[in-house]
Amino acid sequence: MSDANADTEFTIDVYYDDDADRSQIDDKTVAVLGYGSQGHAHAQNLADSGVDVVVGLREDSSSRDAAESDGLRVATPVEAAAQADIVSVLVPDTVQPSVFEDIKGELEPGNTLQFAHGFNIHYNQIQPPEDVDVTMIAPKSPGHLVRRNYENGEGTPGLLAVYQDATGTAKQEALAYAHAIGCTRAGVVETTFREETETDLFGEQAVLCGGIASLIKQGYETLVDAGYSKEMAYFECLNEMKLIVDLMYEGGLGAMWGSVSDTAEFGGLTRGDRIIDEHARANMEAVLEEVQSGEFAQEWITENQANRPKYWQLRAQEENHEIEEVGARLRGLFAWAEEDEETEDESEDERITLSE
Ligand SMILES: NC(=O)C1=CN([C@@H]2O[C@H](COP(=O)(O)OP(=O)(O)OC[C@H]3O[C@@H](n4cnc5c(N)ncnc54)[C@H](OP(=O)(O)O)[C@@H]3O)[C@@H](O)[C@H]2O)C=CC1
Ligand SMILES: CC[C@](O)(C(C)=O)C(=O)O
Ligand SMILES: [Mg+2]
Ligand SMILES: [Mg+2]
Repeated sequence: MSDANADTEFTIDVYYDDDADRSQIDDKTVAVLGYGSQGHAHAQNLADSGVDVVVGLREDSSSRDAAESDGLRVATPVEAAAQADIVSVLVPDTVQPSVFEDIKGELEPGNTLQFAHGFNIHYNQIQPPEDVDVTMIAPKSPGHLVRRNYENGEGTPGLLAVYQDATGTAKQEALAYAHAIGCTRAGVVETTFREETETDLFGEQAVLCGGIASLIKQGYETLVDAGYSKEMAYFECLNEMKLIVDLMYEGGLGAMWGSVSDTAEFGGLTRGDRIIDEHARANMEAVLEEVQSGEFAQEWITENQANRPKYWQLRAQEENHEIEEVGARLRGLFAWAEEDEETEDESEDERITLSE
């Protein structure tokens, strides 16, 4: 274990491969409920690590063929839970409470309920029996990368939390699980169900998914409305985003500022905070408050009870945004991009003369 912030005022515990005791999981059976983004990655990584895995899916599940052709044993969620020491709940957050109601009769004292996100425990949608361990290993990544990294011999950073420790070995078993899915190769940070849930929801709403999608669309629309071509707007505001974020991923903001031109650096440093200004900050604080108070969780639960009317409407609106059509067309053309290099630039001279 390393203390990642030894010279700062707070500390976090980071666990690596050497901190995990695989005997905590090697003779156990893990039921992975769901075979979607996280489920397929956990199930295959656990199996490839030598752990006995059974995948729990509905009789008519569209994921059954995939799990079976990946060489995994498949049963219904109830049958899988009945065989398991550890039940890893990797169906969508919104269906976890009803799946839990189905399988809870199969949990024996000393078994483990394992999650990859704390939503249903934190917001009290699942009330586990007191005699089971309740833990979380949450890879901080989409599931498909959890699998790809494992296959490449690399790891995916993850979070570990213990909500209930009935056996006294909940944390050690969770670390062994993290080892078997490859997370301790990269590092596992200890947190709580509350902190994971609230930071994860805030991050995906305000920054990672919601914030960035709105930033891209507003930038695109600003350029197109000002008369620039849709293709230029797409390249500038969406396509190049990945290249810039890759630099931040590799070396923080400094690597990005160090790689872009001084002109971009000065323009960005003087203009960025005008875009994401104190109003955006106030909106972020309001979004965080909705997460902390449970208002967002209640809205999402109610939305699901009503069969997601707002969700489907917003999803259709997003799919029909012009940037999606432009992007699909341009991505299809990338392979032919070299042909365009010979094209003469016949555009008018539109340079702007600056006053002294
Ligand atoms: N997506 C991600 O990368 C991340 C997800 N998480 C967390 O991981 C958990 C799983 O999320 P995610 O992987 O996105 O889930 P998915 O939406 O990818 O899960 C789909 C799987 O769940 C099955 N499923 C759906 N409904 C039911 C049901 N009623 N009964 C049984 N099986 C069902 C589906 O099978 P079927 O064919 O039967 O519908 C399918 O196999 C969540 O807690 C999420 O917050 C955490 C970190 C990142
Ligand atoms: C960023 C979205 C995420 O939280 C994730 C992949 O970590 C999710 O819920 O899918
Ligand atoms: Mg997340
Ligand atoms: Mg999330």
